[in-house]
This record gives sequence, C-alpha cells and structure tokens, in this order.
Amino acid sequence: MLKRANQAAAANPPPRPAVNNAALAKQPFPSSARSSVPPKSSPSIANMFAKQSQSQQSAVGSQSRATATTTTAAPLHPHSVNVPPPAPPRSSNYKPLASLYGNSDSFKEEPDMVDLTDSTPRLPSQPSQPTKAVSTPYFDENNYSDDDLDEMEFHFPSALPTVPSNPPQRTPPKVKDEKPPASGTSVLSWSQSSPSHFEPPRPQPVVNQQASKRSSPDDTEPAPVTTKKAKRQLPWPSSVQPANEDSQSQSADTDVTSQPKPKPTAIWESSESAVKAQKKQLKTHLKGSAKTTEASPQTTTSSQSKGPINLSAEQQYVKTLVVDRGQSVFFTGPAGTGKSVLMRAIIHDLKKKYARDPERVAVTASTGLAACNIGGMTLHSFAGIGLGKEDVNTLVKKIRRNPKAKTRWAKTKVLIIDEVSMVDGELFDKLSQIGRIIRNNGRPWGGIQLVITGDFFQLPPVPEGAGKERESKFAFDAATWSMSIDHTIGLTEVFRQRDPGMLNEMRLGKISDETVRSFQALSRPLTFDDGIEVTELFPTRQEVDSSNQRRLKALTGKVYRYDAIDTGDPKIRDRLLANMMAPPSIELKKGAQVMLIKNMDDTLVNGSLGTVVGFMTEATFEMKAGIDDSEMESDAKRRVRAFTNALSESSKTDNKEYPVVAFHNVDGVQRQILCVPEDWKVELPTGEVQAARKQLPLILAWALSIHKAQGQTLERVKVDLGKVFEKGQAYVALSRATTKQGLQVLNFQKSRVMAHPRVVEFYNKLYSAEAALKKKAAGSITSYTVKQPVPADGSARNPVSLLDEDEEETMTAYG
Ligand SMILES: Nc1ncnc2c1ncn2[C@@H]1O[C@H](COP(=O)(O)OP(=O)(O)OP(=O)(O)O)[C@@H](O)[C@H]1O
Repeated sequence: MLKRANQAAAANPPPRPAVNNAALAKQPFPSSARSSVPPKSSPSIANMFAKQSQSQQSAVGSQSRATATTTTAAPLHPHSVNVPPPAPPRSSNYKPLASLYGNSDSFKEEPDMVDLTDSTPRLPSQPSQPTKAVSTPYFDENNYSDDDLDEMEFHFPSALPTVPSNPPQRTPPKVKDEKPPASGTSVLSWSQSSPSHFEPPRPQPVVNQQASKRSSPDDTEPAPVTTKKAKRQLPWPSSVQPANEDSQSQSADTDVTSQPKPKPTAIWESSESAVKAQKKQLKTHLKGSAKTTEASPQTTTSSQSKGPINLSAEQQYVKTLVVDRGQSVFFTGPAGTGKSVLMRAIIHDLKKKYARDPERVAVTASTGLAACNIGGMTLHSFAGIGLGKEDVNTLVKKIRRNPKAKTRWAKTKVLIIDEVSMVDGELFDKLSQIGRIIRNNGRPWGGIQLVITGDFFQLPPVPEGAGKERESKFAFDAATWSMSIDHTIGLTEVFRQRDPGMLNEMRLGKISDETVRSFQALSRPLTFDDGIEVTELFPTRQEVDSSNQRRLKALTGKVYRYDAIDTGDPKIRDRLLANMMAPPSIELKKGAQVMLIKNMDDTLVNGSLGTVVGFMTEATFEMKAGIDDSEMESDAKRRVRAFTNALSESSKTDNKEYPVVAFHNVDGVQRQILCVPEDWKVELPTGEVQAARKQLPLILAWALSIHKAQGQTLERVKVDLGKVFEKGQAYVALSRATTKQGLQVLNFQKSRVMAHPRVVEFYNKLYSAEAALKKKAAGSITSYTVKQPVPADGSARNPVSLLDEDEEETMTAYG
C-alpha cells in the first residue's frame, strides 16, 4: 500500500508555490506585509483590470460581491492602503478632489493602487473587521511587566519569518466595546470629548493667533477657569485690555468657589452617573461664564473669538480609525486641510485613552522644529539611534545599551510621526526593522500602531552626504512603507485659503499661463497701517539673517544684546548647539518683530509673532499692571505702588532688563509677556546632557526661512522665489498665506515651481476617498473590491479591484 502511495505521489507531485526571491529580498520580513506598493513599472489599473477580469472572471464571479470576510482570506499581500471616509458635509470650503487640482491633467491616468484594506466601507459607528493577513505576533508589549522591560534580553530572531502558505489572520484591533464610535457624519465639537472640556476658556487677554498653530496637543482645548495664570503672562492694562479685568477674574473666582469643588476621582473609579452629573454641572457653569463673556467681549481669548474647531467628517473619520479602532493610518492632503488640527485632536484623544500609562503614546516628528510644535521629540531621539547612519544590527545594540530608549521601544503602543515628508525612506525601513527586533515581534515596527501625517508635496528629506550626493528617498519609497500602514486617507477640504485653485496647480508643478499671470500680478508691495509687518520667507538662512539685520538697523533706539550661556563639554558643545533654534546672540530694539521659539502655554506657542514694545526687569513688569491703569482709583494705585517697591527691594537678584513682547491678534488685541531666558538641552540617548543653552526664546522674524515657516499659517507673507532651489519650497512658501490680499510674490517663474515627479507618481496611485464615497453612496463598493490573489511567483504585490469604466472615472488622486 505504501509503495502504491509513493508511486502515486511521484506521478502527481503536489504543486510548489514559486517564490520570487528578488521580490522577497526586498521585504525584510515578507510574511508580515500589511499591504504593498506596486512596483514602479506596474501597469495602469485599467490594464490590470482587463487582465484581471479575463483571467479571473470565472474564479471571481460571485467573489466580486465579496464581503470583508472573503477578502481577509486573501493571502500575504492583502491590500492597498486607502479607505473611504464617510461623506463629508458640503461646506462652503469643500471641494471635490478633482476640483482641488483645477485644470491639471496629472491625475487623469488611472491609479493602479486602490483601497482594499477594507472591502466593506463602514461608518465610524460600525465595528471594524479584521482585514489584514499578517504573521502571528510573537509577543506583545503587554506580555512584559515594567520590571521585565529592564531585564529584557536582546536576541536577533534566529530566522526570519517564512512565508506561510495560509498566513494567520492579523489579530483584530481591539474595538472599544462599551460604545460604538461616533458617527462620522455627525460633527462633534472637541469640547464634547471630555466632561472637563465643557468648562469655558480661562478669561485672559487675547494672544497672537496669526501663527499659533501646531502648539501643544491641547491648545485648542478651552482651559479650565481654575487654572492659575502662568508666570510672566500678566498683561498690564492698555487700550486693548479689558477695563474690568479685575471684575472678570473676580467673577471667575466666584464661579469656582461658589461651586462645591469636585473631589478628584480617577477615571476608572467614576461611575456613568457620576460622569453625567459632572457634565451637567459643567454645562451650568459654562452657561454662567458665557454670560460673563458677553458682558465683557474684550476679555475673550482667541479661541473663544474663533469658537471651537469642529472636526470635519473626514477628519472625524480619521480620528475614529486611529483612536477607536487602533489602526495604523497615514493621512495626507494639500496645505491647509487641517492635518495639524487633526493630529492635535488625535494626540489629545490618545493621551486620554492611555491616561493611565502615558508612555504608550510616543509623539515624534521628522525635525526638531516640527517636534517642538506638537510637544514631542524627533523620531531620531525617540529611537535612540543618534544620527542613525549605522546598520540595523549596530543600531539595535546601541538601543540595547540605552535603558531609556529600550523602554520607549518596548512600551510604545502608538507612534505619532508628524511632517513625514522630511523622514528619509531608509530611516523608515531601519526603524521598522529595529522595532521588530527590539520588541521581538514579527509585525512591522514590532506591532506599534503608526499615526503618520504630512504632505509629500512639501519639503523633502534633507539629502545625505557632504556633497549631498544621495538623492533624498521619501518615506513612501521605503520597502516597508505600505506594509506598515493600514489606511491612507486624503483630506480634501482646504480651510486655510478660500480659493486654493492656484496653489493646487503649483503643488503639482503644472501651472497654466493664466495662473502664472495671476501670481506675477502679486508682485505689488503690501502696506498696512496697523503696525503688523509682512513676514518675508526665504529659502536660505543667510538671506533670512541679512534681511532681519537690515530691518533692525533701520529702527532707532537703544540696542539690547543678549548672549546665550552655553554649557557642556567645550570639545563638542559648539557643534551640538550649532543647529539650535535659539541663537548664540540676539540683538533687539524697541519695535523689532520677533517670533517665539518655545511653547509658553496653551496659546503662546512656538511660532507666535510679536513686536518688542519695551524692556523691563522682572519685578517692574510684574507690577506694571496696577500702576499704568489710568482707570484705577488713586488710593488703589498708591497701594499697588507701595507693594511694587517692596517687591522690587526683595527681588533685586536680577535687575537685567528683558524684552516685553506684544503678541498680536489679527483683530488688534494684544497679549504682552516679558521674555526671560529659557533652557535648551542636547541630550545623549542615555539622557545625559551633553550641551545646554540658556537664551531668550525669541528670534527676529521680519524674515523666516521657508523651513521654519512650514506648518505655519501667516496672514501677511512676502516670498521671493528668486533663490528657491528645492522641490516643494515654492509651494510651502506661498501656501502659508491665507489670502491673495496678504501675499506678495517676487520673481515668480514657472520653472521655479517644481513638484517632485516621484511624489506626483505616489499620489497618482492613491485611490481617493471621494471616489470611494461615491461608490458607497451608490451602495456598490462591496461589489467591486476584490483582493487580487497572490500570483505564484509572489511578484505582484498590489491588490486590484474590478471596476467598470464609470467606476474608474470616479477614481481621482489627491496631490
Ligand atoms: N475642521 C476645521 N474647521 C475649521 N478650521 C479648520 C479645521 N481644520 C483646520 N482648520 C484651520 O485651517 C487652517 C490650516 O490648518 P492646519 O494648519 O491644521 O492645516 P495643515 O494641513 O496642517 O497645513 P500645512 O500642511 O500647511 O501645515 C488653520 O487655520 C486651522 O485652524
């Protein structure tokens, strides 16, 4: 019998899957691929559809109406990366994707990558289904106790995971089971996210709103009235200050004290009824405060005057995917589509979700400046890899020697990466692999959930090498990019500009003659009579410095010079401090335009613009409010003066004069602070401080580099494109302005406006959310998305959908 069986087996050998070694070699850990990017030479989707429909017609047949359950059975190369959000409300600013790109035809070719991450599009309120085929995780960070983390021994995996013939399903993301996520179609105010947010913003004078974006994650949250005013924020009354600030704060105090102070209770100890009662109490409190605000409109803060930002439906959907469903998401979109606003909302909600263990959420960005803007660290610092030039194994050893970095890698559940356009593709791959090794987990990045944002049409990674010989590799060029991300979402609604048409042409580097003429017409000088000057943007630091110095010289008055105090090993200190935002020395005069380079509180943030209005010692500044108030009773003035003198006597330790800066709001109100020196540190991955600088948190800001301006919203901008040298620079510079009226453009030439061809190609491949929405509205999306079976040679990594011609037309790309 055995002999017969052997003969039969020899006659009919079982089929062996053919493996394309070249393709596998490109994937460090092929079995865990979440999704795949098609090879650059991949055929257009139309061709693929044709082939697909021929070859698979019979096989697919009924599968073309496959559900998620069917698609999850697709092996190994499961999907592309896009999922349709729910239909956004058609607000006045809403533009369909196609309209965002004006007359450009760059996206007319059919994308060859479509979203199959989730063949059953769902509203955020619907529960998620597992859709990915990935390797089984070996360990989860939850397997470790904190003690274990320190003890964790490092072992390189003895063998890379092999390609399973029937790969196990990815563990479904944990979905909050107590309540379904909020519907993506209902726009929720941020303040609804937590009972404490029903509290009104604290009554304080207005801050400069012009450039106050990307502050701390909570900067749009109304601060509770009980919050104590931060030191050095005390504004003295001026024409723009409330005459009744005292009574305002008094009433706030009264409000607070008249209510029984709620006993602080841990979140997990609060019953549902207790939370409801708290909400009710806060609502009542809010009503009372609103009355007070109406009575004294000048006391409103900028966030009050603007009102809370309601996330749009598409923003809300992304937040739900990230926070409630634990999905790895890359969200992108043109400048001004609210990526930063959304990221801040996500960080806020994630911090709330992991309030018991804040180390689970790591907030990072590609550059120090971007990291500072979201209250995080650079990706390099998070990883503990220094410059990260070494190979993966060396870097892993380096991290192993660094207890802090090792713990970060082990404990992080969600990794935020902002401004990903400047993350190098090679670094992305290295980190993905480091995560797998350090966490001993076969999934990309060791199973860490990624939340990535940025716009690849903006500034690219800095080229490497002394001669910048290596062309920058984008993060999307990374071999592990697609497998690391579950969903790519394109935000479409531009909030910053009312008419982004011209900018969108620029963004793509395809600009019509009419648009050229329109930009050239913006070369006229801008003049304003309210004292707020146009900010000039330049590509190089040298141009920025000379422009600022020229403007400073033009001011009359005494020069105040502030030299930094640097500490650390003199051998390496200068090199380490060379790229620091805080300058080694800064000269200021009354009237100088400056930018804050450190977050001071929720509203005065890195990037806020202001004017130096005077110089004072700390003691004088603290008491100036009372003395200068012309409304104040003379008796009260006398008392304040006596107190001031007493205070000055007791605090004569530092009689140095520092700049008083008025930070402007667009509606003319100001907030004035005394800027005293702050500390900056350069730390080793071990936490040891290598160098430190003490300096004023200010730089001159008549002119800014385009790099520093990325991420900012500016009301008045002047851009000279004469020396623009990098792709994306012109787009970043011009897209900072909110209106054409506030934008002056010099030396505009078509040739200066460049989009990187690889970026255009990448965005071409993305399947727009809008297209998916149309399909969803037609109720047919589940009937056309089918995962492509992995060919025997494993070569075609991109999933394909079966679309008819109409459906293909609905596919656009966001650029
Ligand atoms: N849902 C929203 N409702 C109203 N305004 C919004 C909303 N989202 C963002 N904004 C506003 O749009 C402007 C641009 O937002 P934001 O800076 O987040 O865009 P961005 O996509 O990060 O831009 P960039 O790519 O240029 O950095 C800001 O003034 C912001 O307050």
